[in-house]
Amino acid sequence: MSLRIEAAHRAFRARGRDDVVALDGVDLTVGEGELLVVVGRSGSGKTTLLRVVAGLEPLDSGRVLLDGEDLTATAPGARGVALVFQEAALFPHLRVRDNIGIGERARGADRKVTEAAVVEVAATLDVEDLLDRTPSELSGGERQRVALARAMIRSPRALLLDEPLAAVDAEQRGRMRGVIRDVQRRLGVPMIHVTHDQSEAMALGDRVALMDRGRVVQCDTPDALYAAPSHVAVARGFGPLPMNILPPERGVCVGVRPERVRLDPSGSGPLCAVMEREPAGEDSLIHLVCAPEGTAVVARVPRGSEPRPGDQVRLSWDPAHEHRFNATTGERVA
Ligand SMILES: Nc1ncnc2c1ncn2[C@@H]1O[C@H](COP(=O)(O)OP(=O)(O)OP(=O)(O)O)[C@@H](O)[C@H]1O
Repeated sequence: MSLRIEAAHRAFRARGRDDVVALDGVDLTVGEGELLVVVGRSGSGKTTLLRVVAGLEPLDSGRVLLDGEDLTATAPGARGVALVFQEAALFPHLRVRDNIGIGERARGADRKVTEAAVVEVAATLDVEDLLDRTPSELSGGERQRVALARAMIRSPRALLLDEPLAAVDAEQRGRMRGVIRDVQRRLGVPMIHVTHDQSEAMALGDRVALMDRGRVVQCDTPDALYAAPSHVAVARGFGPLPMNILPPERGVCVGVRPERVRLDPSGSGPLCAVMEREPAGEDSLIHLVCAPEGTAVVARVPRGSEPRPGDQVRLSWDPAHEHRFNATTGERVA
C-alpha cells in the first residue's frame, strides 16, 4: 500500500491581501511501511499537507492516491487515514479505554470485541495500566500513546502525525520515538510525521522531505540531506544546527557547517569578531560576526579551546567540507 500526493495545490484566499499558497505543486510518494518525516519553517505548508491527505482540507488541484485509489473526492471518514495531532485531542470526560474504543463503538462494533481490541492495542502502546484513568490524570507522553492507540485500533491505511511529541518532555521523547517505530513496524502502512525537532527527523525518518513556501525542496534519506543539501533552504533548515552561509563571491555562496569551522587568531580567512559563547555540553557554540558584511556565523568548538567575546579571529575550513550554492537560485552547484 503506498500513498501518493500528486501536483497538490492549495491556496487560501484572503480579502484585501494576496492569496497564501500553502501547497504549490507538491509531489510525494510514501511507500508501504515507510515513515516520511516532513520538516520546514513555520508556515511552509506541513500541516496543510497532512490535512489534505486526511481530507480535512480540499485541494484546488492535484490528487491524493492510496494504493492506486483516488481519494481526492472521498470524505475524511471514508479514507481510512488516521491523523494524530500535537495536542492529543482526547475526550476529557471519558476514561482511556473509552477514548481508545470510541471510534469502534461509533462504527457499531460489538462491546466485547471492542474491549478485547482496546486491551490488545493498549498493551502494544504500554498504556494497559492506564485504561481506567481520565486524560487529566495522564502525562503528555501518556496522552500521546493513548492518541496513537486510538489511531491504531482503526487499522488505518495511512497514519499521519502532526508534531506528536512537541508537548512531551525530552526524557519521554526518546522513549516515544521507540513507540512510533514500533507502531510503524506493526501497522506497515505509509506514515507521514511532521516535526520541528531536527534530531527526531534524523532519528525517525526513512526519508525526510524539507518544505519551503509550499514546495518540497528535497526529499531523500536523512544522511543524503545532511551530506549534500540540494538547496540553501535545506542547508539552513535541516541538521542539528543551520549551516553557515557566507556572502556571495562571483555568484556563489559557500556553506560550512558549524562543526567544520575552525577559528584561528591568524590566517587568511574572513575576519570575525566573537560575540558570545553558548554552552553545548562537551562543546561550545561561538557566535561570530564577520567583517565587512556583518554576516552571522556559528562555530562549534571543543570546550576549553574557545576564544573570548570581543576577540578577533579568522575563519578557516577544509575545502572538502564546503558546500557551494548559486547565490541567485539557491541551488547546489558542483
Ligand atoms: N485556514 C487557513 N486560512 C488562511 N490561511 C491559512 C489557513 N491554514 C493555513 N494557512 C496559511 O497557509 C500557510 C501554510 O500553513 P501550514 O499550517 O500548513 O504551515 P506549517 O508548515 O504547518 O506551519 P507550522 O510549522 O507553524 O505549523 C501559512 O502561511 C498559513 O498562514
